[in-house]
Amino acid sequence: MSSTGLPEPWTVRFSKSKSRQYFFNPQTKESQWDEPEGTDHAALKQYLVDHPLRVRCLHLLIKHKDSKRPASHRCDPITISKEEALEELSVYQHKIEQGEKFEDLAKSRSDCSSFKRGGDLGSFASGEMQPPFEKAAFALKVGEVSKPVETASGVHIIKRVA
Ligand SMILES: O=C(CCc1ccccc1)N[C@H](Cc1nc2ccccc2[nH]1)C(=O)O
Repeated sequence: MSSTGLPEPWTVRFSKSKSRQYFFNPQTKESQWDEPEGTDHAALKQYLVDHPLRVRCLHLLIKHKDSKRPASHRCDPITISKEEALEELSVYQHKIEQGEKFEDLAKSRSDCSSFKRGGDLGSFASGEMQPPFEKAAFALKVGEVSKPVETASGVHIIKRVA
């Protein structure tokens, strides 16, 4: 039995088209919706808590002049340096630590189009977001807020909500 609770060599994956998990056997290339015979259900449940297939996050993005798209609903073009963006992000980090609502801060300051929904990106699986963002998001527990994360888009604070 592997740490997944599944009989070797079965793995658990996420089907984006069906928006649900499925099980895949890399040896036989079989895939199925139901848990394979002999699955340790409690171990699989715990594994999925520690290794979520999808997460739902809010984020607050501050772009800078070297961002891949240095434009925003807030101001065009964006001229601040990465250092200035990180400086400003630390102000928001402090506000969040002081209990200000993440959604309100994202609505008022984020340079991502998700600002309209309080920074809500919805749910996403591995492979859908830029690697540094994905790495940070999947390392968060539900309710946790990240330290500053740098991507080609700019600098982010991420809050995992599911
Ligand atoms: O790519 C988008 C849209 C992201 C989004 C996903 C799902 C729902 C709503 C928005 N916006 C970019 C800024 C940006 N870069 C990102 C990189 C990782 C995660 C979120 C990001 N947002 C931009 O506006 O330049």
